[in-house]
Amino acid sequence: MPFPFPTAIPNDVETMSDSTISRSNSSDDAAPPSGGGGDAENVAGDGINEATETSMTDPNALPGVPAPATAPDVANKRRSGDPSASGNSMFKLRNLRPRMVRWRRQLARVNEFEPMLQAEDDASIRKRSLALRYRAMAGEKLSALLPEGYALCREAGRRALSMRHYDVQIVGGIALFEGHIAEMQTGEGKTLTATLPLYLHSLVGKGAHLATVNDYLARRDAEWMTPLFEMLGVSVGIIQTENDQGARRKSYSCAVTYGTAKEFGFDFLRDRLLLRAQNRMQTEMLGGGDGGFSDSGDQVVMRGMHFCLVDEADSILIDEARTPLIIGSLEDTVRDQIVESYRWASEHAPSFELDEHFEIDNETKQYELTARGRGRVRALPKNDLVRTMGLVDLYEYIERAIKVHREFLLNRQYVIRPSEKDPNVDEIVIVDEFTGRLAEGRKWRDGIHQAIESKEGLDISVPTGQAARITVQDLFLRYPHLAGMTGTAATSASEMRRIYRTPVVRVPTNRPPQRIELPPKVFGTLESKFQAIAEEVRDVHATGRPVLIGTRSIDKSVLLSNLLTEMGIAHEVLNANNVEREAEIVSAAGGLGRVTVATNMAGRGTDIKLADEVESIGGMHVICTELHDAARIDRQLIGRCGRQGDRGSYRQYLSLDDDILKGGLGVPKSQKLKARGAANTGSADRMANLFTRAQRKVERKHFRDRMVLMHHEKERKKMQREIGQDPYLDTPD
Ligand SMILES: Nc1ncnc2c1ncn2[C@@H]1O[C@H](COP(=O)(O)OP(=O)(O)OP(=O)(O)O)[C@@H](O)[C@H]1O
Repeated sequence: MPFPFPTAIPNDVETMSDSTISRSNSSDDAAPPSGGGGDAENVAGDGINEATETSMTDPNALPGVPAPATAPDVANKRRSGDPSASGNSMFKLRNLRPRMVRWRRQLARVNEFEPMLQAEDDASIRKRSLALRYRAMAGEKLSALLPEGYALCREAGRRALSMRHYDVQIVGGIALFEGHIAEMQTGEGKTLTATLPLYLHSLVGKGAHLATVNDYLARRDAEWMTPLFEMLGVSVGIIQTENDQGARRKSYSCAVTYGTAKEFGFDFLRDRLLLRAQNRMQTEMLGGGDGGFSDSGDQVVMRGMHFCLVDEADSILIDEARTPLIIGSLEDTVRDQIVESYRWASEHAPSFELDEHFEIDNETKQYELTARGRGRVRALPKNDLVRTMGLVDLYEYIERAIKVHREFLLNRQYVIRPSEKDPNVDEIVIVDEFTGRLAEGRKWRDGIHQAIESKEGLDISVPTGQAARITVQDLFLRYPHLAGMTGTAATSASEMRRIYRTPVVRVPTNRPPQRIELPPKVFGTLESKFQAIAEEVRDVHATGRPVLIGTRSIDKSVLLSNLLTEMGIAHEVLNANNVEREAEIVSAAGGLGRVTVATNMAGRGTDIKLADEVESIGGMHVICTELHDAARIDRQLIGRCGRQGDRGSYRQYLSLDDDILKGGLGVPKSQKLKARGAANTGSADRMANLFTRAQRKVERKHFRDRMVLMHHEKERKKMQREIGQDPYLDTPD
């Protein structure tokens, strides 16, 4: 079994077989498929499409000189569920899905429009688009308008951007229109595909939103696609964090609006707070004057939530869904007392000893003071402000401070950066451990964030109470039409379906991928692993092929960078500390002889274009230095090579002291393995499966945590509705 992916993907993922849809870019040979679906191939519940990755089994294969990519053998195909390998037409018929047949027919109809549209001038394309809008506004069903709408969008793309939607992109667009999460390999053109459902849904005049992960991507994608929309007479708005209410309102009034999930959430909450305030005012002023608002600033910015297409759906709908979006209320009067208590606790926490003063519950990870520990708290010197705090509270302050000192590390879970609001003030920014990105504007809950600020000697942002809050799940479930795109949804397919009622469908690549998987290597210790990685970088670098190395944390990216410097290998480091240059570094990473060390953030967003001469020498080589808590993050990194049918290779490196073993197998077992690793300097490659098992366990645990959070939120909302409260505004602290 090729490492590190499981051969089985959840039944929830549907795979469109590659041969179903024409892969050609040229309109001439993009012949409409012969309707009817007699040879439609659509396999549900099959293995991961291994045909997309060629696995090399020779462990000594030279990374610098990959074997030429060969067509996958029949056994491989059969294992991957590719029915073309079976040669049995009954097999094909049994697995035929009506949905796929329908999509093929719709694609054929889209294709039928093409010659006609190509012969028309720009003005008639726009006129057709306006006519479609009238029909949609008059109540005609969007599904009936889809063939012409998508054909218009494709034609606009061809004229305005010199990019004609591939057939696979049209089918992806149909899946999105029908509320699916479309899994498209990285580099397959999600940005262009998104224009299809955005355009169609915008026709009804209620707005179509595209939610992405950061301001940069929202702006980049919107600006990139604007010429296409303009050609169709569709306005495009962009929401950026720094926008004031007026600018936001204007952007939301556009037919299509690009922004981040975070801003959509905050705007929803701010609008709701405003509406409530206005309601109150009106009630108070009943019978006394006009009872309304005259200040132009006091208007909601959104005009409802109709359709949202979520880009990088796995990241937004799953990873970010762990922390709710919160707007704070008024300043607390006991602020000084709280600030002092945080400072006092972080000053004294390091003097508390494990087992003697506190214990850690292995199951719940809770820190609890022992009787001696509590005695110590009582005996510690306290100033007047701290003394007025209740003793039970002080125990909690100390427990929290100890936890933070032991578990939260600078440049790992968080970084310190000048605040966006006031560059003279430093602030803590969480590094999302899943994505490696900075989770701007997010805060840890339960005082953890403040305890970290205190530990680092920063200003303490005392929790101000919650004025409004919404979970990511609730936010997106408010849209009557929801769809998503991602490079890696297969592993979270059942979760997506269960929470968001969005089935996942895998869209085939436009050109067959030629990515080579090199066998994984396992080492005893981090040091020996990093040494071997540096040597592999040196060997591949010598061939001129670009190398991208993904690390799990900032400190490890620095460690590796130091090693490479010692070896005299010029390289770039990309981590949350130099996010401003992210796009620049990533886009240059495909150049001849380039070496780039990156935390997993490099797995998304920016296109790595291979220099022309690189393709002929084997494409880019990706080195994964550790398994992440979620397999899809590993896949994202791997997806940086072999894009759009380019050549490329990757290898996974592991060591017996990797964090994934601790998380997946528990502390005692992982410590045993660590000790074994330290004693053994040779290869431990045969233990590779252990790591995949550990990763699956960690994934299951995270899944359970999210389900528990959702359950509690649901219960809370139900209860609040019963007593007439607003679950988004009447939030408990
Ligand atoms: N139909 C098309 N015709 C020509 N070029 C295309 C087409 N579709 C996509 N591309 C090109 O493919 C590249 C990748 O596109 P895009 O950045 O949207 O991919 P992606 O799927 O979002 O990748 P990632 O997951 O890495 O963000 C771009 O350079 C784009 O110009």
